[in-house]
Amino acid sequence: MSVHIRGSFMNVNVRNKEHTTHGVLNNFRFMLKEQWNFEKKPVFVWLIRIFSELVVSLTAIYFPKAVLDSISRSISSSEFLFHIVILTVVLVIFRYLSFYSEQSIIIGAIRILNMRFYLGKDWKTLDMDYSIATSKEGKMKIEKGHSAINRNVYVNMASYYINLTEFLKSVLVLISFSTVILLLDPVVILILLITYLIDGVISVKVQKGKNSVKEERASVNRRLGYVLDDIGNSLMAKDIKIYKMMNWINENTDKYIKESNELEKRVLRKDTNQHLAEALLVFVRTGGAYFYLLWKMFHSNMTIGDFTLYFGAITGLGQWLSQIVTRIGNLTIANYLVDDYRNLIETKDHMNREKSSVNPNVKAACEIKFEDVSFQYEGTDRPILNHINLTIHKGEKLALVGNNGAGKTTLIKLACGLLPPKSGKIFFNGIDISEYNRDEYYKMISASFQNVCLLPMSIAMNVGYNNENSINREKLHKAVKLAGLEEKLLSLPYGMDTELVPSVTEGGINLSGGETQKLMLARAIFKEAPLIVMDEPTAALDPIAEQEMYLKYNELTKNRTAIYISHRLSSTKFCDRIILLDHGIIVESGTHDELMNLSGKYKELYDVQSQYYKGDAVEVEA
Ligand SMILES: Nc1ncnc2c1ncn2[C@@H]1O[C@H](COP(=O)(O)OP(=O)(O)OP(=O)(O)O)[C@@H](O)[C@H]1O
Repeated sequence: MSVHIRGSFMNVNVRNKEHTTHGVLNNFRFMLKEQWNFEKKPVFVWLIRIFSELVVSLTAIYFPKAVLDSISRSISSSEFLFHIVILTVVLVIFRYLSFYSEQSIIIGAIRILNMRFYLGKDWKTLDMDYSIATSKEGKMKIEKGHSAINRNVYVNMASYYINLTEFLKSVLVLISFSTVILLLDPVVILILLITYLIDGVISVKVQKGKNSVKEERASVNRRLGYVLDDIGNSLMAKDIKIYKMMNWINENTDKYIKESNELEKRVLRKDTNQHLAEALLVFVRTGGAYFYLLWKMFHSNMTIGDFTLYFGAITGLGQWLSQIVTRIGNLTIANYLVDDYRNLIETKDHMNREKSSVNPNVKAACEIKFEDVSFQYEGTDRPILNHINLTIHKGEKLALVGNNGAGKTTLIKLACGLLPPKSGKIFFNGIDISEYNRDEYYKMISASFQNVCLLPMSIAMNVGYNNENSINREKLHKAVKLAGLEEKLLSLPYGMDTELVPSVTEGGINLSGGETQKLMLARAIFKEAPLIVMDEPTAALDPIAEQEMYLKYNELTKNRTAIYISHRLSSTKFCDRIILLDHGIIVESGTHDELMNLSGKYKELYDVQSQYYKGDAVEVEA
């Protein structure tokens, strides 16, 4: 497996805004539907929470008034005690219900987060078109979608549910407290409402400002994450030690941490200004309301019980309004996170995902035709493939050769339907591949790429990619044997059922580089698809294993069309035709003998390689 240190981070364009807002109501509908489809019970728990908090809050401000009124009316001690007990029981029951429902909502949110949003994000990242997932826009969406769910439950996308319930609860309590105060005087309500409205506007503005920093944050986090997480993995540890890459890592870590700190400081400045404005408003608001209440007590016939009730309502109203302001702020953040998540999971694929009238033929060998195909990677200034015209006939074994970076892997990615051509068309059995349903098209492809993907399951499952019981064992043995892995399996106590990836599986084993490559080959053989594509399948094999593979090549590609990439030109002899790519152009095409007789670039490359085998290698200066 080749792992590259990506040195081009500095060029990341952070101004690339791919953010779509769905609107508050639209997101509300989305989140409600997600919750409802997943589990209905929490929605009723929200209602319990809202109602019980309303009862608790009203009882709490009514309690002192009831006590004071009872004293001033000189009621009997048994009646007094009865009132107190009733109120206390109501308080205890509803406080318990409120606490229970709050915990359920938090746990529910965590479950939703883990089981639905998290998996949804992972699934989408793997399912979306390869060309989108590897594009700049796609990577930005994935990073932001990841951040939306990957943080603490109180500040991630699932916090939407907690904040929504708390917001609705606060609004309801606020309405009842307002009614109490309205009975006293509408002026008090007006003072409180105006100041809190200003507060709310400031809070939303601050959250919007913070959200605008997110694009830059995602970009820095992606780079920082790469340095801190990806490089920290054991696969890279060997290269890092041997090539003294620590300096590069340290320098870049410092740089990204500094960038990250600058962004956090900007966010902090916005927060500080918001808190300052809030403090001033609190002073104006509470001072004004209390002054008015005192004035009223001395100039009207307000009882001490009423005074306590209004006093409690005003204090409570302030708290609930402040709760609403906080929840609006939090909901604004959560709403942006819902947008980020939806922008990811609602990404539309470019390839055909609809049911197609074109049926794949997964049995017979296929013909692939490139008609004037050009391709260029996003962000690069030169075409990687340039007006390719090529027909690979049914059952033909084609070798693709050329220098590093010539465009060989890119060409097979296009043939596999992983990348779309920039211009021109590719036909599979005479049908434009864009007309196939994408996943149906993949059924016709077997591939072994340079980067491998092993899953923590048995060798049989890794080869057969299916439920273990339904894998055809006979077919499996044949594939494993053809790939040259039989001997290794015989040496393992559990043979095919040996688990891989020991870091995750109990008693799992590691395969060597060459064995892993054989496993990938076995997987490609097992699939028996009409087109088999192999990107340097012998690069990690020892000479004997390589020789064996060449001898078996015709058998393992029997009844299929095959494309084979190799730098070892001797290996291309057994192919029907060789294509030599140079800077994205087909410069030579023919059998090994034809190309040797042509005395062109192929012969030049072949001669250079064969010198070492013949023993007349160029002399090396001492
Ligand atoms: N995702 C990408 N974005 C931008 N450029 C890319 C990307 N992938 C590959 N390239 C560039 O495209 C060119 C062709 O790459 P490709 O992998 O097709 O070459 P290759 O012929 O298979 O090379 P090799 O023999 O080294 O495997 C290279 O110059 C490479 O830098």
